[in-house]
Amino acid sequence: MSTEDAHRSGFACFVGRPNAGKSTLTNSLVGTKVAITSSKPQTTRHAIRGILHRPDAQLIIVDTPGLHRPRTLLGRRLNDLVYETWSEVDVVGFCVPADQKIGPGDKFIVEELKKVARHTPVIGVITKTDLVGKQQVAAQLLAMQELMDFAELIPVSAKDAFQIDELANVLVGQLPEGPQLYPDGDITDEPESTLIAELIREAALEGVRDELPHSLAVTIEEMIPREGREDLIDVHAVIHVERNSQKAIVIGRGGERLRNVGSEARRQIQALLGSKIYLDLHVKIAKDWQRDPKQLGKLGF
Ligand SMILES: Nc1nc2c(ncn2[C@@H]2O[C@H](COP(=O)(O)OP(=O)(O)OP(=O)(O)O)[C@@H](O)[C@H]2O)c(=O)[nH]1
Repeated sequence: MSTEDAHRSGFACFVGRPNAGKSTLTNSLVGTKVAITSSKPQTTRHAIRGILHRPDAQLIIVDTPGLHRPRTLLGRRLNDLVYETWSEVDVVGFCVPADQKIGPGDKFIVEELKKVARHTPVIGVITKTDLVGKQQVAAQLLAMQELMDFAELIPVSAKDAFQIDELANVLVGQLPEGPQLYPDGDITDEPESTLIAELIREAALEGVRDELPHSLAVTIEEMIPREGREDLIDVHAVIHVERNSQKAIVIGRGGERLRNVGSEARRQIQALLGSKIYLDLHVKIAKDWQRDPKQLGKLGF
């Protein structure tokens, strides 16, 4: 196999100030909406945002922890974890929106990126080009060029799908040769939500296991990052019981027990995800769910 034909695989991350369009760009590259990521890759400790599968390459886009809080960026030095992520990936995409002036937040990131660029290629990505005219895109390209020496500079629009394939090519071009690291198909949040449901079930059974032998199931209804807050994930879960008396046990007097279950489960889930979560817990009666095939299916059994 010649070098050009070789399969490439590796990791990328997008950095940039809040609202630069990083999540939207990731979704657009991956082609499906990735609400939350799941499995942690073997080779890094970072959460996967999405995986771009191509016949010739696999590009794994990972999260950059802590980068979304402006206070972290502007107020203090970047924490070690962020710097580590940037150093561990194969390519970094620095996103700057076309419709906004390059500001102190961007410059702060650039100073850190210059250090990273010594060993990892940094691509300058001008996002949201659909919001401005050609001239402003050109002006932004020039302004970016003055910031630092990017491996490549590329304007894109996730909204118009403008140059998204081109960006994929540019990113893939920076990956080392290597085999497919993950199976085909979209990464779903299945394994992770199963784990989370199990943590909630454990917490709900704590201390009352004998009173609620097997009558308790937990489903995760939704798990999505809070709008505009990449550091917070909303988890909506339902605890299913069979009878009213069981519901009363789970909820406890004045709802106290359920609150404790919630805070214990939340503590564990946060440790699992490495992210802050808001846990919304509801208790529902699914009458005799253990004997009802339709209910069983709905509850994932
Ligand atoms: N017009 C236009 N809007 C976009 C585009 N990409 C993203 N946006 C919008 O810009 C806003 C921010 O996009 P996100 O993808 O959430 O930005 P982000 O960089 O992930 O933001 P943080 O999570 O806060 O760091 C959203 O309202 C998007 O809809 C684009 O290509 N064109």
